[in-house]
Amino acid sequence: MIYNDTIVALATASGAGAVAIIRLSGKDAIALASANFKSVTNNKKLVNQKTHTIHLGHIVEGTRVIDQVLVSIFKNPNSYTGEDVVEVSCHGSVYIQQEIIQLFLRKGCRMANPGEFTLRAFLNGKLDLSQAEAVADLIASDNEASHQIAMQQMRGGFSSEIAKLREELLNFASLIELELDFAEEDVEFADRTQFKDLVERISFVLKRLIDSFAVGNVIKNGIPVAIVGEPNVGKSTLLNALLNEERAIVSDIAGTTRDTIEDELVINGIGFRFIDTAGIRDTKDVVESIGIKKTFEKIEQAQVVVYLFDADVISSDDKKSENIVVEIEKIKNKYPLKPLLIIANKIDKLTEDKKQSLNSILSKVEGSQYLSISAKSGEGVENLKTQLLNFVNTGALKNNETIVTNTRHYDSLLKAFEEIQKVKYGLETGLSGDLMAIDIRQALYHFGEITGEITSDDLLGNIFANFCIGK
Ligand SMILES: Nc1nc2c(c(=O)[nH]1)N(C=O)[C@@H](CNc1ccc(C(=O)N[C@@H](CCC(=O)O)C(=O)O)cc1)CN2
Ligand SMILES: Nc1nc2c(ncn2[C@@H]2O[C@H](COP(=O)(O)OP(=O)(O)OP(=O)(O)O)[C@@H](O)[C@H]2O)c(=O)[nH]1
Ligand SMILES: [Mg+2]
Repeated sequence: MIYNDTIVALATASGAGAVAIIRLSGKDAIALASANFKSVTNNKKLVNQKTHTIHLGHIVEGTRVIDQVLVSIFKNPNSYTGEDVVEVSCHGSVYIQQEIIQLFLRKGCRMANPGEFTLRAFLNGKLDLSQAEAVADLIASDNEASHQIAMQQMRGGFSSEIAKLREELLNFASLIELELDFAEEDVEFADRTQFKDLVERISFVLKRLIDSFAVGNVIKNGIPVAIVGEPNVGKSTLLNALLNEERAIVSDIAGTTRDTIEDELVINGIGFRFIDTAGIRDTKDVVESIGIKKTFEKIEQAQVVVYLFDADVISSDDKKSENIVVEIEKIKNKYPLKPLLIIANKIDKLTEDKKQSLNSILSKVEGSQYLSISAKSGEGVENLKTQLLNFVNTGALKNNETIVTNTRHYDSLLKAFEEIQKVKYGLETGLSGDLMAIDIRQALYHFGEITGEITSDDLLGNIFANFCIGK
């Protein structure tokens, strides 16, 4: 054990609840709890109880009884942190929570820093770094997809994949370095064909992990979808229909939405972040033009752009119908790589012949997906949700593959990939063993950064500072 002190913190959410858990970890945890606990069933001290047992009794200070509680004991190394751990489940009043924490602070505990329990678990080898980071992701997960990714990472799927590659690579590094000791004799301990295969395999896995970040990142933060179009076409009405609440102000005055409005919605376990924007038009209004400028920024940031137009207006006016085709082409040219979904809104207003002319207009917009909806009645909105899901590449998610969501991991993977490419090139060009060994060691270093074999106090400080207190 690295630490001499015993830490204490509330492990449950702050505020009143039915029950609250106060957690102690460190070498005096059991002794401190024992000295302030009276069992209801016997006189046995907590220090004499077995690990992973629960005891009903009272937390006392001298003759004063603070609360009736359940106390759980975990003896090192068999606990979450790997240290002696005690959990006190008390009645969930904020006053009781505070009294018990204060008591243990007076008796010599120290208030835990954010993430310190998990930091200790990491330092005691209970979790590797990427698993510890997954604990934070798990707590933050609010939909099926982000939950699944965090669980997978916490179980160690990602770590073991990286650790396995690292070990194989380490093996070869040792062999190549051994050759250097026998430089005069011109021997090859490391079979170059086998090594080439390994490097290929590592490249392939790294590439897949790196690519997965695009999916992972949007899943973690919600996939941003910008709803854009001219004023009054029904963008805000659509946002409200999607969210099923009156989130944005709707009116028949063009230019109602001036600032962007964002809200999240989970569709089939995937989080989306919908962004309602100010309608695009030429305007002299200063505030409105700022809003329109922001609309274009939001399009840049969006993963999917939903372009809305008023089907009723378009199908009743030839000039306007030509115009809309031009507008859509403009957006397409400006953002050629953005997935674009074109939507004809207000179809509840269309007569049969207008529906006909709408179809002929839409057929002029090439290579785009389009849908017809009524944001007001809700017709076609479910279909729109299905289309949005199709835009997201959820293949990796369904196949239970490892998905990288953490920027730190992504950075290390990119650097490892770069080094592996150098090794690959070295093998192809017959680079000398000593130079190749340097590149391999660099790649190993970046692998080690992910799982935490290689860390610094700064890095650990940064990672765990973002945890909540008590975790
Ligand atoms: N009350 C409570 N609930 C909790 C936690 C906790 O610490 N306390 N957890 C966390 O915050 C999670 C569970 N994580 C845990 C992980 C390991 C051990 C543990 O005692 N491990 C030992 C013994 C395993 C065994 O039973 O054999 C070990 O690893 O050696 C406990 C909790 C979620 N729920
Ligand atoms: N009949 C019908 N009216 C709609 C539909 N969608 C929106 N409207 C009406 O169109 C008008 C404009 O709707 P908004 O949602 O405010 O339009 P917007 O695109 O957000 O407009 P700006 O914020 O000004 O850019 C309102 O009077 C809505 O009630 C629809 O599907 N059918
Ligand atoms: Mg609006």
